[in-house]
Amino acid sequence: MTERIKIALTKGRVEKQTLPLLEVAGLNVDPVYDKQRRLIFDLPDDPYTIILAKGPDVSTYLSNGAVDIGIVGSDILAEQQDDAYELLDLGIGKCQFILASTPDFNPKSTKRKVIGTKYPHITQEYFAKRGEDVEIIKIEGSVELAPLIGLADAIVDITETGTTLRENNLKIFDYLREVSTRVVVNPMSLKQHRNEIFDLVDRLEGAIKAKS
Ligand SMILES: Nc1ncnc2c1ncn2[C@@H]1O[C@H](COP(=O)(O)OP(=O)(O)OP(=O)(O)O)[C@@H](O)[C@H]1O
Ligand SMILES: O=P(O)(O)OC[C@H]1O[C@H](OP(=O)(O)OP(=O)(O)O)[C@H](O)[C@@H]1O
Repeated sequence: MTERIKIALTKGRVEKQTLPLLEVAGLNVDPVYDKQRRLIFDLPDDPYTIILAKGPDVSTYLSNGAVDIGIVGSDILAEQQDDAYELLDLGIGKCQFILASTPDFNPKSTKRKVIGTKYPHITQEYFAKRGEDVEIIKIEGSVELAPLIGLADAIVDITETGTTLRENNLKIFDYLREVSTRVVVNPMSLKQHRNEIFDLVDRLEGAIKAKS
């Protein structure tokens, strides 16, 4: 029997947008749709096993060789400084990194700024490029709260529709970089399972074309 290829798929938003693409690629992902609280799914008609995990863990499983393929946001790959080999940009989960704050924030102020973010590395890199030393406070979610409740002068976060910023009266002061969902592979797996992995990539490329 062929060995199964393990695919770590980021659960939540990425999972919701990736499953339809996998279906168009011809994979039977019904078991994942019917998941309830299960986390591991052997696909019935193909040699792939889907594993649902949090984004930062997808990266960890991949770099430790626990899975062969990861489907994860480029925000997470950049934050973890992950050098996993990227095979494909799925063109979904699109959003942007921004610097935002209340309208009275002065980005040119020379006072040492306090920045709230889920992405300390990206934030550090951004300000370092501008020659600015800032204090970074790591926040786990609802990052928009930080400047509103006086925890930080500004935030570095991702935005898609802009609704969260707008509804909380926050303004964008700069755009850092674009984000989308990527298919990444463990280089060792690519050597061992080249055919199965490239077959999946070809099918996904076809699905992306069919959807556009
Ligand atoms: N507003 C957004 N629009 C589009 N893509 C997003 C947005 N927020 C996050 N993403 C992408 O989806 C990935 C997973 O985000 P998601 O919100 O599902 O998980 P999360 O941030 O860990 O939230 P939670 O803790 O609620 O599970 C992110 O790493 C990013 O690539
Ligand atoms: O521009 P929008 O379309 O409004 O999307 C932006 C929001 O989406 C993400 O949060 P998420 O929903 O992942 O929740 P979180 O705050 O718990 O991370 C991000 O951190 C913003 O808060």
